[in-house]
Amino acid sequence: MENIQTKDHIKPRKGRGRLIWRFLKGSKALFILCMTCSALVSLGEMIVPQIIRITIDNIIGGASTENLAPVVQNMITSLGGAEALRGRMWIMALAVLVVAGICAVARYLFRVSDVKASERLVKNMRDTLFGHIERLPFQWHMSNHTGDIIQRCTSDIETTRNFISEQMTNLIRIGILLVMSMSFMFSMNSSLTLIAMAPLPVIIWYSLFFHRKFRKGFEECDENEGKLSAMAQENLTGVRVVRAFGRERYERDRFEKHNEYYTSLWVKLGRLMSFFWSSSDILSGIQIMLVVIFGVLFCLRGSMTSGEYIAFISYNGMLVWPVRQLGRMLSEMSKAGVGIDRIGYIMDAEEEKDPEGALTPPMDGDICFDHVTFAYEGSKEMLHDVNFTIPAGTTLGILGGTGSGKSTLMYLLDRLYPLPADCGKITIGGTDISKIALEHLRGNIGIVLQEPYLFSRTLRDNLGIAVRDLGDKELEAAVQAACLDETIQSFTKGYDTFVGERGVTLSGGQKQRAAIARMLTRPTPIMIFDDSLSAVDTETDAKIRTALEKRFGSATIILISHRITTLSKADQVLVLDHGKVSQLGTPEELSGQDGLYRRIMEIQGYSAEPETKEKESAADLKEVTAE
Ligand SMILES: Nc1ncnc2c1ncn2[C@@H]1O[C@H](COP(=O)(O)OP(=O)(O)OP(=O)(O)O)[C@@H](O)[C@H]1O
Repeated sequence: MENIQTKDHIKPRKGRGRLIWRFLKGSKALFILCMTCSALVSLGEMIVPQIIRITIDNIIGGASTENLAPVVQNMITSLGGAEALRGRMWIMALAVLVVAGICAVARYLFRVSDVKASERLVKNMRDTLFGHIERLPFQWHMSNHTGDIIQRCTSDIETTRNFISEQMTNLIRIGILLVMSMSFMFSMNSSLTLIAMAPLPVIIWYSLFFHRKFRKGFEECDENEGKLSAMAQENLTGVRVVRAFGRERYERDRFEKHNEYYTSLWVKLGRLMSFFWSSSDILSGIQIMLVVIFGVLFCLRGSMTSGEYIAFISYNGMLVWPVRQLGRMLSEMSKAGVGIDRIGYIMDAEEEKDPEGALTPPMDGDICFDHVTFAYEGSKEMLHDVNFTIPAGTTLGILGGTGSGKSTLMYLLDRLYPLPADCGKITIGGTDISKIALEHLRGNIGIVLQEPYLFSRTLRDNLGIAVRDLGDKELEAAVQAACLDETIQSFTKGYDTFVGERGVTLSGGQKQRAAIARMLTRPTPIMIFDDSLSAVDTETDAKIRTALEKRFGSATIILISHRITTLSKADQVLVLDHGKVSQLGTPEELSGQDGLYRRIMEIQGYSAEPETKEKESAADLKEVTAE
């Protein structure tokens, strides 16, 4: 399996905004309310220093109110003038309280709408991503690590949520604080404002410089977190193999090594961030020191009042805070950017689509592989000019060594892998399968894969997965045909037996028969059994085949098997050798020809005589094909 975590995949991508906009569906109004409330809080915070300044300069100090904004002058006049207010100082205290009250309500609404909006956002992200992943081609799933995809669907979504719900609203807040505090500062003392602003470009440049480093660090951390998740997931899935080969220590060491490296990446990033924070503390400390010193000088020279000085210091704090936050915001932005890109990698993958004017023809016609040539992506040619026809309603057996391309043929028939345009064609009833609607195609091809997969649910749930509201009669008929009835009866909980993750509580043969029964609950005109009788004994194998013949006689059946007994009842047998058709004919014809089929017959102690047919030995075909 190829790992998706290459640098190319996490290159900053275009259209991040569009992706976020798409995820914001259903929560935009709430986010707007949230940002409005956040803006209100910032405005309230701006007003308080002005009330204090007016109280000190104009009410207590008796300075003229002429230089105040007309709206403020009118308010003071309507309250009886500055003189009268001096005797009723509680009014100024009440003004501060009212503003604080408005801020409190706005802050409450902000928090509530933020939580609602971000929860909706995350739900939407999860739903969209899961729906999209469900529609991605099989090929995509085969080339990406499950653990890593899960990580993208969990922690990357969380990072994106944090950014949108916290940093985006912060961005609005910071914008308002910056613009308003600078305007108030300019209105009070333009020279001191210029002094206060002088170090800001340095602080901003410094933040941007570190932002790039943080981005790289987060990329590396996320990349390695994905690898670690994939490793853990693979180990949990393959726990039986790990135990069987006594590889626990090796796997633990391998995990610890990776984990240590991953931890060291975070420590390195943490060190870099700590350096950035402490050094930017010094820079902002210098800025504050300049404002304090020059502010005092301006006050002593009489070009600034005490009230203005106090308000100025408050606004300067509001100015420095966002600039200092810039670093944090940028680092969060970097992190979110990486997360969004990693989610974008999934969202960019093209979903399986039907061709324009997709057809839904009858699927009970002849199946024809017409000069099919195929190579997996990045691999050498696997199938070479494969040519054969399966007449409708007949059974084709396929025999071939390991890796000769038997399953690949079936994947192509089910369009799990698309056949490129110039690589021949596969037709069903004369219709090219690339023109058939996918749902129609797959709905009419029942396939039991080589490695049966059962979900960690009850047997009943597993067997009924293909058909909604499956009736008991149909279920039992399928179970009987798959020779699973006795097994189910032997379970104390019968159909309600829980099969554990991937069906671990069942034996290999039981799992195979459960997978066959699951397929038979929805009889289809084409049925494929990809080596799916390998784990059942020859007697059960024969019983299942007889049941298939009886119940589904009109279906076209493809049986991939290494067993001559299984293949001997087929109408024709195709022998595949290193991706090429080496023999094709009835079992009788092939038994009379020199070739792989006869050699396997001999190895398995199988003679053409009916009475000796069941003398099959357990010899493996692999021995022959290894020759
Ligand atoms: N997704 C894939 N990407 C690249 N190569 C693949 C992929 N799947 C299978 N192959 C390769 O294609 C070849 C044919 O595989 P296939 O599964 O069709 O063989 P098979 O005849 O069914 O073998 P077996 O009897 O062991 O199941 C093998 O060499 C295999 O390594």
